[in-house]
Amino acid sequence: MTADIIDGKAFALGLRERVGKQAAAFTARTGRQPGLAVVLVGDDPASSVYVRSKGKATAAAGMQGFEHRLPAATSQADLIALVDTLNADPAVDGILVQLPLPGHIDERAIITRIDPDKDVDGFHPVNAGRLATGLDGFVPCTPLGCLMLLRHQLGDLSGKEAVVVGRSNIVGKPMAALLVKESCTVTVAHSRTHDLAGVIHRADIVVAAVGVPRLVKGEWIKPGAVVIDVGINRTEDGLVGDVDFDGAVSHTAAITPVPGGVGPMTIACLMRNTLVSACRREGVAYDANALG
Ligand SMILES: NC(=O)C1=CN([C@@H]2O[C@H](COP(=O)(O)OP(=O)(O)OC[C@H]3O[C@@H](n4cnc5c(N)ncnc54)[C@H](OP(=O)(O)O)[C@@H]3O)[C@@H](O)[C@H]2O)C=CC1
Ligand SMILES: Nc1nc(=O)c2c([nH]1)NC[C@@H]1CN(c3ccc(C(=O)N[C@@H](CCC(=O)O)C(=O)O)cc3)C=[N+]21
Repeated sequence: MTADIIDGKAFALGLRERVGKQAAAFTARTGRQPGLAVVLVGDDPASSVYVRSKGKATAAAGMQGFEHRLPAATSQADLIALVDTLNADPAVDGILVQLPLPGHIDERAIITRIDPDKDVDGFHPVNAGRLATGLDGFVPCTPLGCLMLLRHQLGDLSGKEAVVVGRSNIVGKPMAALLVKESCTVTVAHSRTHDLAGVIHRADIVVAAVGVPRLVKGEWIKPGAVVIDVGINRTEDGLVGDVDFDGAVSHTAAITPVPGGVGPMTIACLMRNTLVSACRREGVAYDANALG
């Protein structure tokens, strides 16, 4: 079997272009650009790289970026004060506080402080609740990007057996919620799962979001399955995913590479959510079909 290598980078570029067109229309209509504030506390090098690529994508899409880099020793009270300022700033449509935060800051206290209607990461419990109950809100960018790639590859997902490995609030759980919404039969596996190989072998769709390099082996995968690898692991042999790509590729119908798969989709979906936020806040219509 020769697998399709799903080109997330190309798909993401296309999405960013469509977002850019609608951002230009928004600017013509309202006299201001959609605005995204990104907050980085500390100087973790990986986080710095992401923040820089978010800044570039924001400018390229014709949106205004507000970057706030704070020292690692910033107090929780000061970070909350910044979030309050951004919540109140009419030029800011989206707020992203880069995670992880330094250990002395309670992430939940920060995430819950962000105005849910500016929470373009979709991490606020109000948005998690909206997703779980079928209301409009913001869907976390990484699972949203994974869903777009799956629909592009497979079309209708209804009735498919999907296994999500990982149950974090930012990837695994919202991914499972989205797949339930698509009428998949969904299993969520995690570190306490017995017989992960057996569980994965049932799946038509595997989404791996674990953070363990090459955990998912090729022979665990049902021939013809579609595999989405969310993992970003820095190892001695460079950036690798949570799936053993070389072992898996001959078992799958299609698979995302790392890098060049899900990562670029995360950034494109952040641009998408920021545009949608700006349109909702200004009561401007947008073409949702062009943003999926
Ligand atoms: N491409 C992108 O844009 C993004 C990539 N990532 C990457 O995705 C990966 C996951 O991220 P995130 O969800 O934040 O990670 P977390 O560490 O928050 O969650 C990892 C999940 O994997 C489970 N897990 C850990 N070890 C095993 C194991 N041996 N077998 C089965 N399940 C296991 C954990 O189980 P338990 O709950 O029991 O502890 C947990 O639910 C990371 O590599 C991260 O870098 C993350 C965000 C965006
Ligand atoms: N509030 C918040 N929101 C996030 O969305 C968020 C976060 N915090 N913290 C960290 C994770 C991780 N994340 C990635 C984004 C892009 C790539 C990406 O573009 N990756 C490239 C490779 C980049 C590289 O070489 O490192 C690729 O996979 O091709 C990866 C990972 C967003 N996250």
